[in-house]
Amino acid sequence: MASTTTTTTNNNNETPDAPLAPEQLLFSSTDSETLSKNILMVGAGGIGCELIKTLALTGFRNISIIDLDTIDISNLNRQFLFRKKHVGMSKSQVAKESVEKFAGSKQTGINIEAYTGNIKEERFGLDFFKKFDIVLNGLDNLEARRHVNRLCLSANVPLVESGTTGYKGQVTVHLRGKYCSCFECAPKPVPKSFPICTLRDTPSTFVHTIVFATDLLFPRLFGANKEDPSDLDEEEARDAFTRKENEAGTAFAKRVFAYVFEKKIKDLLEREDMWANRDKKPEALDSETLLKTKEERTATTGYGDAHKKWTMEEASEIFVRSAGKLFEKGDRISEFDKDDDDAVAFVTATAQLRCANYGIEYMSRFDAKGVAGNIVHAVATTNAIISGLIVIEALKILNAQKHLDEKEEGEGKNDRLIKLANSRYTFVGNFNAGRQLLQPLAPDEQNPKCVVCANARAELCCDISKTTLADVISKVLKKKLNTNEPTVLKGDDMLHEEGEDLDDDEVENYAIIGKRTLQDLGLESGGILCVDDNSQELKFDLVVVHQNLEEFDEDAFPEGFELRGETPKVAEGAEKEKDEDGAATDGEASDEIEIVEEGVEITKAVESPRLGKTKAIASSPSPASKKRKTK
Ligand SMILES: Nc1ncnc2c1ncn2[C@@H]1O[C@H](COP(=O)(O)OP(=O)(O)OP(=O)(O)O)[C@@H](O)[C@H]1O
Ligand SMILES: [Zn+2]
Repeated sequence: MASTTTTTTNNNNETPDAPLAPEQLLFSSTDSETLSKNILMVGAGGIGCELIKTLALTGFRNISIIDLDTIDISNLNRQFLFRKKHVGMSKSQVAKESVEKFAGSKQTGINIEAYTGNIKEERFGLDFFKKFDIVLNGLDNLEARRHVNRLCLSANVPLVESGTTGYKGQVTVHLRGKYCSCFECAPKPVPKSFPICTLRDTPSTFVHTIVFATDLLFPRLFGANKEDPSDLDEEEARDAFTRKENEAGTAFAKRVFAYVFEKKIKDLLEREDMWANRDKKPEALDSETLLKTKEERTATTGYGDAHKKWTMEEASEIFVRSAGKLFEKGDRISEFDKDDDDAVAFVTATAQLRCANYGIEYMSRFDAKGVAGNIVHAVATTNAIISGLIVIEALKILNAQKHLDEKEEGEGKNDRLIKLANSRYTFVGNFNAGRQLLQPLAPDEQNPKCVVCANARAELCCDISKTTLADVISKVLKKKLNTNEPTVLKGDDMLHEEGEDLDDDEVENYAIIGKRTLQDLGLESGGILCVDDNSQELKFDLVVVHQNLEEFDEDAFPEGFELRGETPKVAEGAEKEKDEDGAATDGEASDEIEIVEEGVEITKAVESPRLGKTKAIASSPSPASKKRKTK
């Protein structure tokens, strides 16, 4: 195995050209041509701040930086370009101004273009990407990474991708061609899945009680879609979870308390069969006593020392008080936010009270926040190392590009570029081979079955008599294949389009078509849907293969379909050998926690590498999957 990033030769693949020598690949400060190349940076967070600084100090002069976010107080410990006075301001704009101060725009002629916006916006489409010589990602979510990958492939611009998780991280290079995988050539790990019945009725770990709080109870009481049917709405529960007219928030919270921690547990205890084969039964809390205690207490304001565990009385009082505050926030809340103290207090209290019900050891508010927010604490040094490696890979590509430009155009050019540049996928801090800090590996080759870069077909195996077009669009095209605004055709028939240009009639018409099953739409097993996403310049065929819903193995395919096109799907068993200790997979593993239908076992637990932004999806089973027998 190679020992350093810059001095290794490529042993794994046949070499069309010998790599350039290190001195040709790395920068020389006099090389004005390389340093004047156009660089696009996506993300001005932990990695982005380090990266723009390193680029500027290396001497790069034309940098564009995009970030959608504003500066939060929690960013200041590591995003060193930001100060307290910048809280609430645009990350990309402040990053630009801070760098200009020390890189001195007048002396060096540095030109930083800052954009505040989502990289998925139309203004950052193909023409925008084509303006750049290289794109460098410092993102924190899979969706944006996939989108950038697709635009880089379409624009034929090299992409340097990165991610960190605590002390671990990785930098990879992507370019269309045989000798280099795109970001989506390798499937990404599956989200963590929990069965609804475990969360609702039989939790056995602290994580179960937290996910119950963040993904079931929180959205039911405070979420943007709280009126929608919820997995908590069994029989009399709907009343318990519905606020009466003119009912005070805290009074409603007390009713919820009495239902969730006492009444519901008593009901469950009556189901003898449920507990016959279990070690222990749950215990109902005495809500009257616990809530009365609150009234005798003097009014409290904060939530106390985050590291100290609450007593049961404290947890009960905080459950009611934090819920009251969240009700006051009303529509300003859409989902659980780990940076909202009231939300974290509510979730911690709920988890603790559930732990008391089920005899599970509970944790402090600090620890509960870590679990609920899926937080792996960021390490500034790792971000700095990763940013340095990104710049090294970028320099290698840009310098090799120059040598190549003189030689040839056309097919095979990208393969030669990757070889000449001696590009590396570098893994930091995984220590699984000889305890080296850096593990540089030859890039993976293109996956010939990749739907995104190898023009392969995706295959959807599903029950065509039960799967609607809307299911295909939301669960397959958007969720699994990450399309943005897909257009779907069957032969010459347009089945679906979206975007702002559509008029109301068209939207209504497509909604009606969406409700029809694939069979109703005239599709047979082996039939093809053509999918086109202009916003990503992505086009592929989706071959539909029929299988009766009952024949699907529920454990393996809880959603009732199988997507066989190799690449962009979120597949199981995705970790590659070099990622065997869990984190630092290609980019970032999914942060999402997914709740699956009752009776489905946990499919796989993939620890999320990083960095906050946990977005938990409480997916209601589709009408079709609801019909299936559960265990
Ligand atoms: N679609 C997107 N378009 C533009 N910028 C994005 C997009 N998605 C994420 N980002 C930005 O990428 C950056 C990632 O940085 P980082 O992982 O350090 O996250 P953070 O939000 O700053 O910190 P944390 O999540 O740890 O609180 C963030 O600043 C985020 O706003
Ligand atoms: Zn690919």
